[in-house]
Amino acid sequence: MRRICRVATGGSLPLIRGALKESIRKLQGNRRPPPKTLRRVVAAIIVRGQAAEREVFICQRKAEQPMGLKWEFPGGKIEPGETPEEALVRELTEELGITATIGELVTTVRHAYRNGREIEIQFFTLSRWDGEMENRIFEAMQWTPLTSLPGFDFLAADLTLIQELAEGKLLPQ
Ligand SMILES: Nc1nc2c([nH]c(=O)n2[C@H]2C[C@H](O)[C@@H](COP(=O)(O)OP(=O)(O)OP(=O)(O)O)O2)c(=O)[nH]1
Repeated sequence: MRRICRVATGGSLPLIRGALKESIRKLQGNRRPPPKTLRRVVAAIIVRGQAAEREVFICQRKAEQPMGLKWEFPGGKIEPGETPEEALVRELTEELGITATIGELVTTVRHAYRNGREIEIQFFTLSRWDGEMENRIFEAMQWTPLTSLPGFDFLAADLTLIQELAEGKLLPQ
């Protein structure tokens, strides 16, 4: 009896404790989703025309992209060290070949996609832009009346926004 105790305390107990801790760590790791950082995104609501004639510029993602063929507003992720405005100017040059002057912040939207990714999107108007819009990365792009926005299959994070825009909210008249 004495011998068994000595073996258990002196030799195998620390080993057993270590194995137990490792198993618990693994179990906890399986239960908790890995932490994902918030993605910060900027996008442009580019409008032209007045009142009932007013149109907005929208873009369709390529089929092979994540969330392919969904419609969105041009823009993208903010890179480290960039202000939102700087990021939007860069994205609009990369995507459309224009040089934009950023206007007002229209709204900020937070959304958790089903893959666990959470994004925060800041939507800005443009006060002007130089250059002709040129399709550099999209499946399609077009001007559409604000009232027609709900007829397009938009990214889930944009759905409240497009409803409000279609109802004539958010943008100054
Ligand atoms: N540009 C833009 N992105 C949007 C909108 N709504 C929305 O949920 N997003 C999401 C889609 C993307 O996950 C992210 C934009 O980043 P991105 O344009 O660099 O995305 P991406 O598909 O190239 O992503 P990745 O391959 O770099 O991971 O924000 C929107 O209206 N415009």
